Amino acid sequence: MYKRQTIFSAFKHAFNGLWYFFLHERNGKVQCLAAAMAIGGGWLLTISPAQWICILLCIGAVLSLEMMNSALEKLCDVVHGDYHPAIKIVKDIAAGAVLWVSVMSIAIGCFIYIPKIIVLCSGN
Ligand SMILES: Nc1ncnc2c1ncn2[C@@H]1O[C@H](COP(=O)(O)OP(=O)(O)OP(=O)(O)O)[C@@H](O)[C@H]1O
Repeated sequence: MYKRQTIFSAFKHAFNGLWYFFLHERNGKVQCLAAAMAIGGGWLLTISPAQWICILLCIGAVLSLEMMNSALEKLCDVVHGDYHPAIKIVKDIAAGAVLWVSVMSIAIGCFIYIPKIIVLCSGN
């Protein structure tokens, strides 16, 4: 039987998951780069604390949903390696969730960064 884990091993397993995601998943690398760009942009454009909270929440939401999507894909591949219409629906909905939160995050990013860029370009 599986032994109940300690707090320490729970963290270790969670960090293993993070490490695997950023190292082996293509989308993990792409979204990590996007997150770094958003943080760099926020720093360069000196966004307000409230705007930082919005940006960090968006980064957190996109990355964690993408992790759940990757985990679900792996599980689906183990449960049913061949084509199955139900697997298609599960994978498509999970991918749709990532797309949805990504589009919302891009919209929030535009609301925050574009006015700052306009002010910067107009020299005020
Ligand atoms: N076993 C399956 N049965 C039915 N459709 C599948 C199956 N595996 C994948 N698909 C279809 O192919 C799409 C891509 O699935 P795949 O597992 O290759 O994800 P992926 O390309 O690695 O996605 P991501 O870019 O999010 O990592 C799914 O959204 C689904 O429509």
